[in-house]
Amino acid sequence: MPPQRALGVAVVGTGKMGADHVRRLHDVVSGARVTAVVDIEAERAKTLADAIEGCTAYTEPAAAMAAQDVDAVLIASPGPAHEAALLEALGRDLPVLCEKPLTPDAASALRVLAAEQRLGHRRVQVGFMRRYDTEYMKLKRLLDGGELGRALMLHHRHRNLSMPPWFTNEMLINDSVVHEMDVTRWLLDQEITAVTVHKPAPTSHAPAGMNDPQFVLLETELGALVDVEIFGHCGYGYQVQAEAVCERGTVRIGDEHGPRLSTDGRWGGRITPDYVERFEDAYDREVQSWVDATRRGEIAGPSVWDGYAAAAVCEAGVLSQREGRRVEVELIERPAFYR
Ligand SMILES: NC(=O)C1=CN([C@@H]2O[C@H](COP(=O)(O)OP(=O)(O)OC[C@H]3O[C@@H](n4cnc5c(N)ncnc54)[C@H](O)[C@@H]3O)[C@@H](O)[C@H]2O)C=CC1
Ligand SMILES: O=C1[C@@H](O)[C@H](O)[C@@H](O)[C@H](O)[C@H]1O
Repeated sequence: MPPQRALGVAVVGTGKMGADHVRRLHDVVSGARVTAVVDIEAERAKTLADAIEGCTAYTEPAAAMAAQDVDAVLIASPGPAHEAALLEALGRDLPVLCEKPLTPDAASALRVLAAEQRLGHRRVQVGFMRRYDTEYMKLKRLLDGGELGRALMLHHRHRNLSMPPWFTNEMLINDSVVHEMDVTRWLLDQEITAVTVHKPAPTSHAPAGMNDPQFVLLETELGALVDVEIFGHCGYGYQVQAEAVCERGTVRIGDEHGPRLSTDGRWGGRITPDYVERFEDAYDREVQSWVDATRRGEIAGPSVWDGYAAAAVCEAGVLSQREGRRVEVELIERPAFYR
């Protein structure tokens, strides 16, 4: 692709996240244009394509990726559909930004890892957008700076107003806690070695059969202990918080809720309803950074190795959730390709 040309992006999957990324690529991000949208629901893709000049609607990811005006692919279909789209894009040597999770289990993530290594150069960035959130970036800088000493523990809280009706117990780990699996590895620069999932008595707002909330305990290779509260139906808003407990101090993020208002005998602020609003800046930064790196012929951000490592931790988490015991994480040795 000539460097002066805008990057032609095919967005695969045009549901909640895909449609938001189409808007972002069209209205917010510079250096890119949406040349193709793909959805198995033909009407959904057509409606989006009709609103963008030079954009074509497809129902098959392969057909979009074969188009002359497609230089790169943003995958925002559901997790189980990612592997096929990733392998298709890698087969065509196209750069990819793939929404999390890379894939829902370790075996499929390993197949993607093998395909990228066969290609001989990295092509995939995984959409772990919290790495692009201002507060998480500040926390990372503080931990890396060393003035607080070693991080001993992390406490994560991950609360959703409610979950879509098709959400399952496994998805609470694979689709939600996968973010904490990734930020924990990134913040501490360590692999996670074991997972234990505890299931307190569920809220009456959870659908029958769903254990909600859950409490996930992670152990890391250098002995840090990390807890994650995942609450899918907290009923009052979307809240993501983290606290690092270090040898010489603690750092807490996620308490900022914008302006604090005092009126009518009370004070307080607003809580965002969902991730689209809470992490808007992070998604913008993530997608801009992917477009910029791709136009320079480079790759940045979370790699397929990060996606695989998170998938392996999730797999251990789902087993622990089912069997009610501590499960050790099985990871292959990190290939030199990803160091
Ligand atoms: N980074 C983040 O904070 C978030 C990431 N996500 C991720 O984004 C992805 C999409 O999630 P949502 O937009 O919430 O789902 P959604 O269900 O709203 O949209 C998925 C879309 O993909 C389409 N689709 C299904 N199979 C397909 C295939 N094989 N090829 C093309 N299109 C296909 C569906 O028809 C639907 O329009 C998932 O990987 C999810 O985990 C979702 C929410 C937040
Ligand atoms: O990725 C996301 C969703 O898929 C998931 O359902 C939510 O729990 C997360 O907070 C959000 O960031």
